[in-house]
Amino acid sequence: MHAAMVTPLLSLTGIGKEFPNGTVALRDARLTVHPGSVHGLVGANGAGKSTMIKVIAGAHEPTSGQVRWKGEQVAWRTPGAARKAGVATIMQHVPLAPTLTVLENVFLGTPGPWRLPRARRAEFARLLERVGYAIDPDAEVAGLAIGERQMVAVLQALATGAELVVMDEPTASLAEGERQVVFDVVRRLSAQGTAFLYVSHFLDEVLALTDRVTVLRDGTVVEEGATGDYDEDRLVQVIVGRDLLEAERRGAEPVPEDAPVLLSVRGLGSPSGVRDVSFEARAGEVIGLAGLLGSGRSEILHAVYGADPRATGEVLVGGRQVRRTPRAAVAAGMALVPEDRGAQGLVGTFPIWKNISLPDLPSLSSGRSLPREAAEQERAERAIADLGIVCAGPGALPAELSGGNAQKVVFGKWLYGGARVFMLDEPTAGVDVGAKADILELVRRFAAGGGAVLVVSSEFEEILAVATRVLVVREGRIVAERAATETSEEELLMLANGFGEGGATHAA
Ligand SMILES: Nc1ncnc2c1ncn2[C@@H]1O[C@H](COP(=O)(O)OP(=O)(O)OP(=O)(O)O)[C@@H](O)[C@H]1O
Repeated sequence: MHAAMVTPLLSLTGIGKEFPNGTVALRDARLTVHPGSVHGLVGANGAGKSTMIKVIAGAHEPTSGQVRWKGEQVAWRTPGAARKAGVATIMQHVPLAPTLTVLENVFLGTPGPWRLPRARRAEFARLLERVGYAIDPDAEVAGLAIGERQMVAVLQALATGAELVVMDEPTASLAEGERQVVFDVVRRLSAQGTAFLYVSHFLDEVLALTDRVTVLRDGTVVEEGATGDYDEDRLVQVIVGRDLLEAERRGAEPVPEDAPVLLSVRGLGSPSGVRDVSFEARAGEVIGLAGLLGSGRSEILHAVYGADPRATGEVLVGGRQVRRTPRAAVAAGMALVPEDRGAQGLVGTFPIWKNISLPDLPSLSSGRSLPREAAEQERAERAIADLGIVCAGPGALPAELSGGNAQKVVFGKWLYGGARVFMLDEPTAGVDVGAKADILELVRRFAAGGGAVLVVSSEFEEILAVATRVLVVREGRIVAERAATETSEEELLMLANGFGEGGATHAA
């Protein structure tokens, strides 16, 4: 298709967006999406991706610039207006009605003949055929896996007649198999003429899936081009504005045998799916827990931390037994950064500096007096610099931060406390490539300073880049152990899938 000769489906020109607090999130930004194309939108945390999506979806009114839909200038003031025109936006946390069935959700808010049960079912079957996916129309949405919810959202978008589907990090919480489903559906529907705007920090996905890509940096488009002209290194460089150092990717050597044991876990078990887990972590070690989604990785962290009241077994820090409550764990020097940082993360009414010092007020206070604000401010400034948090300053509120930057604040909350054993669940989910390198470097520094770290990550590449030792988790058990320098992504994937060493040569 000669893109230049076809009227774009959507075009944004000269778009500016200034928030009431003075933050300029977009300046002179542009975007052109053609019918049936898959367009990637990438950029570092805080670059303006969500803001651009919200302008397209009618949720934010731009301060300047023009939005054209099929060549006509439009000014969507509400998400409803954008939806009616043919734009469906699928956000990370899919807002479906949990107590309704799949079928009811798909036709929620779609006027037309689908009110009649038979017509509805026929239309549903037709939609399933279009996407090439099977799901029970009568299943209650509350019981669905995240990947299935995504599919319901896609079906919903199609039912409303969407011509452009905007997907914000659709694969962020998905297992590998579910990711493939998303890819297949995007490919299939784009071949049928539906256009996609695909926002993701997973650059391999963007490279594999999109036809064109737009790179935002600091609110402006720094590049736009055919995806085929990019490889991962070049894309990283354009996004971050620098080359990532080779050192940011290397694996770490094992720690000496005689390094002191900081954490001992003995016979840990739980009805949540942890089965007879025992291991030790020495000072300086970064232990990666590699496993597929649902393998029990996060459950192990929670049980170690005392957050799982049903867990049995022993946990010792520095040779002393720790009572099985989070409070005792924190007092013993453990910190857990959970995966679900959105929910457990930040106090909305507190500025960044207050949020960061929250878990650690005792050490920042002199005796029992009030927290020393100067020390807290200083710590926040250090966190902002170390983690590259894009914000107006330590006084900014969580709501004024982009998603990835809010995550970095949560990370900073725990990092600057007095913890010796640091447990991280998916520490770089949702953060951009540059920040990812920064976070991994902080993990290494923490270990080099004599701490021990447990890291859960779905990205085995990331585990290999940061860990000294890898424990492979499957069905709640540790099924294999490897020095990080002596294994590979392929081997870990095989082990995690239940193929023993030297066993089958094909992965499931
Ligand atoms: N409601 C708001 N008020 C003030 N500033 C905001 C608001 N929403 C976003 N911002 C700021 O606008 C800028 C762009 O944020 P945006 O959420 O668009 O980034 P993003 O590229 O989506 O980042 P991420 O990858 O972290 O989700 C950031 O500096 C952010 O702090």
